[in-house]
Amino acid sequence: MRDQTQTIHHPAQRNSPPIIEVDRVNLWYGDTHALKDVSFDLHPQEILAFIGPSGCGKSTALKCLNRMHDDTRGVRITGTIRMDGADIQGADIDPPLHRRKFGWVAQKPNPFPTTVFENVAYAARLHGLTASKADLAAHVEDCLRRAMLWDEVKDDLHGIAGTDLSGGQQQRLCIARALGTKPDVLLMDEPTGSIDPIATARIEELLLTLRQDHSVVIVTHSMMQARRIADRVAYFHLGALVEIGPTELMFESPRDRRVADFIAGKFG
Ligand SMILES: Nc1ncnc2c1ncn2[C@@H]1O[C@H](COP(=O)(O)OP(=O)(O)OP(=O)(O)O)[C@@H](O)[C@H]1O
Repeated sequence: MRDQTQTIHHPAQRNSPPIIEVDRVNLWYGDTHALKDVSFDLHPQEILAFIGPSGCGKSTALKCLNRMHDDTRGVRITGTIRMDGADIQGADIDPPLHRRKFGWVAQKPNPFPTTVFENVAYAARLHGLTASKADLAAHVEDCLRRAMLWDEVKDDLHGIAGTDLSGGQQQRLCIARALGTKPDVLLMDEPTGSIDPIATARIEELLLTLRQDHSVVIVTHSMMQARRIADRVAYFHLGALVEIGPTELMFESPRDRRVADFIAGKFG
């Protein structure tokens, strides 16, 4: 259970301007109306959790933020998403540059079949984010430290393959890799959905630390997880964002009956 101090000092309650504003977004996959008039904002240094029954649009909403739907055939989107005040669909936005502001972490750890060092160095090298070999090494170390993996891999960075690590370590490696582009926002689609409880606890601890420098949007099926780590929770139902609010409020006194029933485990 989070302490009072954390709740009181939550940044979204301090009127910090949002980094992302989503305004009446609708999305169709062909004839499937997957998002219906979805609006929410995301603040710096907050963890926002998306919860709701299967197929209600959580992953779809997550992918809108970094324009991951750009290459999916048959997708149509209306509404506006602004990041730092600029329309992310605007003519002046370079999609690859926009995407680089986000780190993506999937449910199943998916390290590259190469060394731990190369997994993390890849993006920085690709985008020329570091000036020298020493810079790159320092950047890789920083990402691995921030992903709480450094101590476990530092002795064999160039030997051990990412795919040889344990499941929990692989997921922390994927988080380190996601930090590689120096993103503002981390998007996580059930990041602990396929790892054990101890590894999950480490990742939750890690997310609470990363929140100091990043906004995090996490899709989770675990109500306990949302309660433990999220500053705010958004509840989706059949493509609509039904209710969003501070975590304690959402769990203790939701306004919408569907949220109360879902949290109580009556469906889902
Ligand atoms: N690429 C796609 N093409 C067609 N329909 C899709 C596609 N991706 C998702 N959908 C449909 O859009 C709706 C929302 O799916 P989405 O994956 O966003 O839900 P979700 O809440 O994340 O579900 P889950 O909790 O099961 O992961 C569902 O009806 C799904 O079948």
